[in-house]
Amino acid sequence: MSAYLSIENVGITFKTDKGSFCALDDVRLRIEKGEFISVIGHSGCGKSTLLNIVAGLLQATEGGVLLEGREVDSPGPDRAVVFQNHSLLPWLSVYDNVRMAVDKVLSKTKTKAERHDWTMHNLSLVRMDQAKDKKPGEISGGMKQRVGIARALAMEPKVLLLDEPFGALDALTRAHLQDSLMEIHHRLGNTVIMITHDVDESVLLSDRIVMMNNGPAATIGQILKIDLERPRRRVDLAADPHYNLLRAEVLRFLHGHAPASHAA
Ligand SMILES: Nc1ncnc2c1ncn2[C@@H]1O[C@H](COP(=O)(O)OP(=O)(O)OP(=O)(O)O)[C@@H](O)[C@H]1O
Repeated sequence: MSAYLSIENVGITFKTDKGSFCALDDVRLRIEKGEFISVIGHSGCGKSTLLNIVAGLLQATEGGVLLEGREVDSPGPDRAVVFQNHSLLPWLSVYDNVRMAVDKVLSKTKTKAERHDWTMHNLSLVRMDQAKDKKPGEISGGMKQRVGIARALAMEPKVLLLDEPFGALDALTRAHLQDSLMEIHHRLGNTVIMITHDVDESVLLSDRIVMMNNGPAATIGQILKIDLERPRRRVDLAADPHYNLLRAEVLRFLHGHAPASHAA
């Protein structure tokens, strides 16, 4: 049976000044519609490379990616990406940053008034409707990430690709945004692939955690199913023995795959 999103035997070799470098080898993953997948692994193991292949920003040299049975070979609005360093246009307001994406993707299917309402709806999903007239320079890092997420959601992507979306934020803002993302995922049932370095974040948010071996020729080392009931509340989970068991499993994997310089 074919999966909603299928990463089929993906490998990629980069040409560098020192010769060719195989970053990923034989990565296989089948993702169901509505699944929340986290990808975790040590720095340089190929997480962003994998996400960029799914986004269509990089071309695999082996295998490929299928979304609803169709091969992904270029970027498209069906796969929206949110990067760690919010990529808002500084000269546009919060509203216009989202509206521009809405106009680009939905101008044929929604009227002008509907596109306005849709822009406002997505800004309110991330609680940024009140700040709609501000410029990116006038809002905090966490607020910029919210707008980036609103912009991605507003494109109604089939798959939301998040590359360490909260990596640059302080712990409190990060926790707020994780809660917002969980709530949005619960309400909309998006299919999500999120790269993270944060073990707690991966266990809290995911249906499955994909743990990557170190490169070169990195591949998936282990996949952990997170069978914790939803909705999940971080305060309850902190004392939940099963949560702590899952968390320990991820930590064990990462410790067992620590690069030589990190192994104490
Ligand atoms: N365009 C490129 N040319 C050559 N090598 C590359 C290229 N892009 C990535 N690499 C190499 O591929 C490997 C994987 O890089 P990637 O950025 O995907 O890792 P990552 O797991 O996302 O790292 P981090 O967690 O630090 O962001 C690294 O060794 C990197 O140096």
